[in-house]
Amino acid sequence: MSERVIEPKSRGFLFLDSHPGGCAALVDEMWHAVPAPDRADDGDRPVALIIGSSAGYGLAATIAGLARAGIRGIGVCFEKAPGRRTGTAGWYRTAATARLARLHGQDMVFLNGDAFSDTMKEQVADLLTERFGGRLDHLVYSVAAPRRTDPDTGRVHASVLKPVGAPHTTKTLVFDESGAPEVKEVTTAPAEGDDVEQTVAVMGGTDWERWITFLADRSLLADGFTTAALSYIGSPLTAAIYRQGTIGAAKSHLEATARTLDERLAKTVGGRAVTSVNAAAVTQSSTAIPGIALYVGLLRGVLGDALVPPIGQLVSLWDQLTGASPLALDDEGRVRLDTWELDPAVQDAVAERWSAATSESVTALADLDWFGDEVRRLYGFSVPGVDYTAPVEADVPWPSHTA
Ligand SMILES: NC(=O)c1ccc[n+]([C@@H]2O[C@H](COP(=O)([O-])OP(=O)(O)OC[C@H]3O[C@@H](n4cnc5c(N)ncnc54)[C@H](O)[C@@H]3O)[C@@H](O)[C@H]2O)c1
Repeated sequence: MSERVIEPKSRGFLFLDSHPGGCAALVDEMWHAVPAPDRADDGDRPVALIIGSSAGYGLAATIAGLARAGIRGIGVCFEKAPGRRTGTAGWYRTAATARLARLHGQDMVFLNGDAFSDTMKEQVADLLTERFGGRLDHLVYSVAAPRRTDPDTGRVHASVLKPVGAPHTTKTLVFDESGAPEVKEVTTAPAEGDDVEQTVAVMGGTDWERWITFLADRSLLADGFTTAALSYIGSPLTAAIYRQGTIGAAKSHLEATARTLDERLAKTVGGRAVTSVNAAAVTQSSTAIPGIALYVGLLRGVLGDALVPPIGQLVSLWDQLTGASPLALDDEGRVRLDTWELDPAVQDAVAERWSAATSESVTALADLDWFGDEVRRLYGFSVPGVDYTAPVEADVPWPSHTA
C-alpha cells in the first residue's frame, strides 16, 4: 500500500491512470443528483441486475436504480484491478457505488468479469437464488464492448465502427499536444467481409436474449419482470457512421430482439422487454466514434444546461420500469429519452454550427470546456471538491460480497 499523487496523463481521449478520490466524488455527485423517490420506502426492494454497471449509462442505471427505485441486486462489469498503473476508473466507481449502497442499507453485489460468458450467467443465477430470494424484477443491459466470445462456438467476434456501402468523411474534433482544439476531416472505409455480422454479434441483442433465456430456464424471472437494453438513434450528422453504419445494424438487431423478448415475457411472466433510446453522452465508448466528440460539444454549445445527463435520463427509465410512471413507447416500442436531442430546432442549430466549425471557430460554437471536463471526469479528474495535489491510495479493493 502506498499513497501517491495521481496526475491526468492522456493520449487523445484515453487516460493512463484514474483518480480513486475523483471517481468516488463523481459517484457521490451522481447519487445526489437523483430526486428522492415519490413513494415511501416500505422495505420491499425490487431485485435488479445491471449489466455494464461501472461506466456511462450502466453506471447511471445502477446509481439511479439504487437512489430512485430502491433496488438491491447485482451489477456486472469488466474492469481492471490496480497494478503497476492505477485500476480503471470503473473499478473505483464500483467501489464507491458499493460503499454508498451499503451506507443506505441496500444489498448490491458487484461481479467483475465477462458478461458474455456462461460462467458469469451461472454466477449471477446462483447469487440470485442464494442471496436474493430467487427472483429478479428488473434487468438493465448496458454493455459496450469491442469483442464478444460466443459461448456456443468459442468464436471471438469483433465490433467495428464503419459506414456501410461507401466511405464516409466527417469532421472530427481532436486536440493538439498543447491542448488546442483542431477540427479535421477523417475518412472511414466502409464495412467489408463480415464486419456487419460481427458487429451485430457483439452489440446486437444476442447476449441480452441469452441472459433472459438463461435466467428464465432457472425460473428466476419474477412475475411482471421488466428489462431494458440501451440503444441510440442520433443525429443525421452522425447517421452514416452510427445509425446507418455497422453499429446501427447492431442497434436494429437489439430493437428487433426487444420485440421478440417482449412477446415471450408477456406470455410467460406478464413481463416487458423494451429498448431505451438514450441521448448522446460523453463516455469512453462514444468518444471512440469518429465525429461524435465534435457533435456532442456542439450539442452542448446549443443546449447548455438543458442537455440532460445520463443520470437524469435513467431516473426517468427507472420510473417507467418500476411502473412509478407509465411506459411511454414510440411506434416501434422503444422508450425515448432522446427527444430533446432530436428536437428539429436543436438539430438545425447543431447542423448550422457543424457546417461553420473550423479549428478557429470551434471554441465559440462548441462548449469545449464542458467537453474537456467530461472527458477528464471519465477518469475521475475535474471533479469539484477533490484535491488533486494530495497523495491518494490507488490500491482500492473490489467490494467484498460477504453479506
Ligand atoms: N454514450 C452514448 O452516447 C450512448 C447514447 C445512447 C445509448 N448508448 C448505449 O449505452 C450502452 C452503454 O454504452 P456507454 O457509452 O455507457 O458505454 P461505457 O463504455 O461507458 O460503459 C460500458 C460498460 O460495459 C462494461 N463492459 C464492457 N465489456 C464487458 C464485458 N465483456 N462484460 C461485462 N461488462 C462489460 C464496462 O465495464 C462498462 O461498465 C450501449 O448500448 C450504448 O450503445 C450510449
